[in-house]
Amino acid sequence: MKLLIIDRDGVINEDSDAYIKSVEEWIPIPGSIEAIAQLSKAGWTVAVATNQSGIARGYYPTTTLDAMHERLRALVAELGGEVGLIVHCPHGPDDGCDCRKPKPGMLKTIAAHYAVELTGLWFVGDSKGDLEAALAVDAQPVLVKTGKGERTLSKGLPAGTLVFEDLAAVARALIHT
Ligand SMILES: O=P(O)(O)OC[C@@H](O)[C@H]1O[C@@H](OP(=O)(O)O)[C@@H](O)[C@@H](O)[C@@H]1O
Ligand SMILES: [Mg+2]
Ligand SMILES: [Zn+2]
Repeated sequence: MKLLIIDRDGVINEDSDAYIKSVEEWIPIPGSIEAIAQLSKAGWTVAVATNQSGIARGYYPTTTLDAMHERLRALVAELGGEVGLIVHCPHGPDDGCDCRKPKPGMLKTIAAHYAVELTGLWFVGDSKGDLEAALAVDAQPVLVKTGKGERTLSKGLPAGTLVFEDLAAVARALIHT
């Protein structure tokens, strides 16, 4: 099975240090919706693993997060593609959960859902925690330079991390290999 797991904020949509608190603030990064649709139509399943501590912090309710993800699904469907399982961690940094990246709990949940192994599976993110979550389960860390990606890059990357300009470049690499 061709499964790609991606981070949300900074990979699919623009990120903000003030959190993405509403559907109106949820703005796709140019090319990302198209990339997901093209991957989907090429036989890839694209799943999402996203930290959403803004819920624990009381910045927005789960219903708003669900509305953002309905929007994502609708935009990809308009292009003939579909989005796979979306898993989010609603907890805060001090909640000690198993799902908040850099812990790999969400990656494990997605892998179990699709009954696939995580070894070597690409996980695309923009933050150091994304890369560390991938490494924790022997998946392939992939950094995009969108969102916080340039900031993450400037601090040095784990050995073996693949780097792409954006999700569209990741899609091109996967579809044409
Ligand atoms: O990139 P993903 O995992 O999809 O989502 C990241 C968001 O949950 C937010 O994560 C926060 O980190 P803290 O949760 O406050 O450490 C900050 O980095 C925000 O800028 C960011 O919007
Ligand atoms: Mg991110
Ligand atoms: Zn969690």
